[in-house]
Amino acid sequence: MSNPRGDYEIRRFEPAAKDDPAYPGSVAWKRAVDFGFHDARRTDERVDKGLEMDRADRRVMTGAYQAGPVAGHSLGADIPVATFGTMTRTLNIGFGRLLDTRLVTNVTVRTSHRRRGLLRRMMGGELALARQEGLAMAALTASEASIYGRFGYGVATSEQSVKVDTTARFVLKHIPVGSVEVADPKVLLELAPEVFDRLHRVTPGSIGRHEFYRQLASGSVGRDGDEDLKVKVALHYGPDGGVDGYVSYKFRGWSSTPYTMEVIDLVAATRAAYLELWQYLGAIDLVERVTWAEAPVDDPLPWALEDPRCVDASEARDMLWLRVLDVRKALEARHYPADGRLVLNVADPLGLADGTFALDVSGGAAVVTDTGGAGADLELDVSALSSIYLGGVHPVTLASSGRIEEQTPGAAFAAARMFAVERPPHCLTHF
Ligand SMILES: CC(=O)SCCNC(=O)CCNC(=O)[C@H](O)C(C)(C)COP(=O)(O)OP(=O)(O)OC[C@H]1O[C@@H](n2cnc3c(N)ncnc32)[C@H](O)[C@@H]1OP(=O)(O)O
Repeated sequence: MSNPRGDYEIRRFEPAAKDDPAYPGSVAWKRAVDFGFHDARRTDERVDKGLEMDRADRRVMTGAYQAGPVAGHSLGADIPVATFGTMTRTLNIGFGRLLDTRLVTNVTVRTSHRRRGLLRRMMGGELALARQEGLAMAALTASEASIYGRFGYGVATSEQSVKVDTTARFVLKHIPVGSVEVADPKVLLELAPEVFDRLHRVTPGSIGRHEFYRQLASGSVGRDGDEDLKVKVALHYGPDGGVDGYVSYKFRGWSSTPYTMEVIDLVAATRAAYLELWQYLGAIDLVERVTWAEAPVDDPLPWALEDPRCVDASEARDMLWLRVLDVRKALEARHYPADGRLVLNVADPLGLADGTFALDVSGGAAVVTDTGGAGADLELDVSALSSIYLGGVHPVTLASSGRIEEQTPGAAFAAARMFAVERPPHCLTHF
């Protein structure tokens, strides 16, 4: 085992441009991320394209480097043994409000250096820094559900995979108000960010997207990093003639049984656009099934079908994990559909957000004060608070599970009414 003393230096830097002397350091970091996720070694060209996107995203790279002796013939001290990426984007917290949020991504620790506290060290440092910078919220999407609760993250939205039977059974009751037309996939390089922005502003739980998505939706960069020539695109035009939705999809091939079309990205800024894009998908000839891996759990589609059983939903899973960094700021940022007073006693294993907070809501606006420990209606840890914050997880469910302790009878239901949002939260941005 190398570096048994666990001597590491943590460095934080921005992705360098090709002509920058720091470029090899950024390349080493990218390759370490690929190694951590068991991906194939990328060509220089693909690394360069990836770094270009990272710069567009204003991603910040953190790496842990061996400071002590490095085992002979092993990867050198210039290659990070652990990686941790961050970006800042907005999170829709309901009723059209957007909250700046620190996104955590690209977390890897080399197998030969795991379980020595590197993740804990990088996470602790980054969350403290984000709070110092004035951010009230952090977020991530997790590879495993067992890792991040200990750092104060809680599941706030879920997603599911759907297989939709698009044979003659597929009859959608909706009368179209707009139209759908096929386009050159590359138009999404320009259109996708605008259409997504419209969805983002009306969808609680939505996270602002990074550069990868317009590249993915347009087929410019496939999941394997190369251009995907199979990608096809249809646009939805609203009653005013403007594009308010799109679907990017590809055929699974003549060996798929039944013949299947796979949705790569479906972004609809209006309810009509969503149903009409499904009408389009359901009408594709020679195809009997459409699959989508990022469907909402609370999906309008089955409710709009003559036969709701056309939708076979499976694998519901956690999607967006939130982590409140500053309770007062996060709670005051929200709009509340019900007035009331709730005193929350919040525990935080990292000591960033603990305390007893009185949430007083009047006319939908909140004032949060520190009660100095007295009068809690609900006792919960910051992970449970982060889960209920968006209104997507029911506080009564968390109370039933023991994650929330109700000191005042009925307080969990009062919290459910106060934290509710105008439509079920859904996040279409993996990062
Ligand atoms: C946001 C994202 O990027 S999600 C992607 C996360 N990355 C991956 O899944 C890639 C493969 N896995 C890895 O690279 C590593 O195993 C990591 C990053 C998950 C963990 O890194 P490590 O440096 O080994 O973690 P570290 O030693 O700091 O452990 C911190 C705590 O988390 C726990 N932990 C670490 N990994 C796991 C796990 N996979 N499942 C459950 N608990 C875990 C440790 O037991 C420890 O617990 P404790 O401090 O409460 O006793």
